[in-house]
Amino acid sequence: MTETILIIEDEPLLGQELQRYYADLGYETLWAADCRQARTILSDQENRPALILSDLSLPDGTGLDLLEETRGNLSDCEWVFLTGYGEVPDSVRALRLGAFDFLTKPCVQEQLDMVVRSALRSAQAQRRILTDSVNAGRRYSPESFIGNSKVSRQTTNMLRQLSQVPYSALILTGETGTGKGLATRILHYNSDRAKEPLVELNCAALPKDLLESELFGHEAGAFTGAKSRHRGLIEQAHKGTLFLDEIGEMPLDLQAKLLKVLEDRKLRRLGSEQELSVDIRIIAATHRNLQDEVKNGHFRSDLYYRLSVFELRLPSLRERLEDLDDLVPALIAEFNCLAGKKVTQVSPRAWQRLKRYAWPGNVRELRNVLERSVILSLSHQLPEQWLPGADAVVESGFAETNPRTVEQVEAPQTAAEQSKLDLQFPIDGSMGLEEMESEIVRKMLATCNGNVMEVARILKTTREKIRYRIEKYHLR
Ligand SMILES: Nc1ncnc2c1ncn2[C@@H]1O[C@H](COP(=O)(O)OP(=O)(O)OP(=O)(O)O)[C@@H](O)[C@H]1O
Repeated sequence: MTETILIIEDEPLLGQELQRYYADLGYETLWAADCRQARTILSDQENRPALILSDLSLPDGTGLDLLEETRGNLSDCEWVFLTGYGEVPDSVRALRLGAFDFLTKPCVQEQLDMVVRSALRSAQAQRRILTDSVNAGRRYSPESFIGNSKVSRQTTNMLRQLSQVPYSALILTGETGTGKGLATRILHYNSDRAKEPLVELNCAALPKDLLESELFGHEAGAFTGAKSRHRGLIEQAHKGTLFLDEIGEMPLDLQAKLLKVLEDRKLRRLGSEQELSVDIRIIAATHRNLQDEVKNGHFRSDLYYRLSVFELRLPSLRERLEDLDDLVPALIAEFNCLAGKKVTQVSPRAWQRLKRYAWPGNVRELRNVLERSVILSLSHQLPEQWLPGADAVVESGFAETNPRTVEQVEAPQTAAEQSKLDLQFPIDGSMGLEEMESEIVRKMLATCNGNVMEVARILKTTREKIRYRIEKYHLR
């Protein structure tokens, strides 16, 4: 999609030159010579600019007043000020009002181009978040947490109640696949913040430095590679909700920085002197017991108490196997629709297998099993061969996972290491991808006598990635 840039500039030569320049680069461009014309253009809902490149002093007002007046309606648009009269108080006010950047004329074309590109990227990201919000808002009512067991009804009631109250933070606990992400969406899209962004970050997915700049944002030049300004996820979640998945994996020093943001409601991007006000609700999820993590020093107690205004535990599927009565038909209907299938019958034997399995991967695992079964179905009957095997079923309904099938993972042979690593993983849902990865790195380190360089070479990755995994999985 071609992005639109609005240029607000009272100097006709410069205005037209900028318009021509960005039109040649492939953007839609609009030009307003004063605030009045700019207001007319901005009131057109059909042709909303993604970027406004504005002079500060205009014949009938200032660009800053225009920004203040319109910013409520233009949350997916970035402002860059380009002024010959730039003074510190103006730039401070511009940034406080949420402008993306403030450049003083004359400014080098490459610098302007770089700022324009990053501002457009930022506007696109915000637009995506807002579009997702509108679509998702229709889907996530408290009832989308399916299940009629006592414990599920309690959970749905709790989600309904929490959606009505203005809390600042909440912790969701529960095993993988129990619906912590789903609960977050329900909480956000049924709250008074529903029209604002829901921004998600998995704290286990990024190495520390990247996590810090993703969360807090950075200024151009804040570190090697920081070419231009970047709004962090905390800033992007302003007025909305920030979902921090796997919060237990966040390094301790970032925990301290996050706590400061929560307490002061102020944020400083990396490399910036400027503090920005932020208003966010945090929903933090973890599969760990955070109280234990606090006791053993892996999680800051002050952050734990700040976040645990409410704590909601999502039950495992094996605690509520009767929910299969509702979950299975709902999921089969969903996959019928997606795959154009017509599965309408589940045989008593298939039900028995579904109900006697322990579901270590919870609803996510159930979804995967049913998706596979529906896609591969050849009749109205749910096929049985892809349902959990009898040997992974225990009478009590609790896991005692005998590997159903095993997959052989071989490390490549090298001159340094002639012996094959004999790694076998159960693929019955009892072992997650992360555990497998941790096991591979642990065994490789043992085989290579702790030589990280050698491990990285054999696994065709970088030393940093191996070091990151050593930290992440506590493999020292
Ligand atoms: N009660 C439920 N009703 C309907 N769908 C559910 C329910 N619980 C979970 N799901 C679905 O199962 C899948 C996994 O859930 P989700 O990603 O929310 O789990 P999670 O607890 O956040 O997992 P992880 O800790 O691994 O991130 C999603 O597609 C979610 O919509």
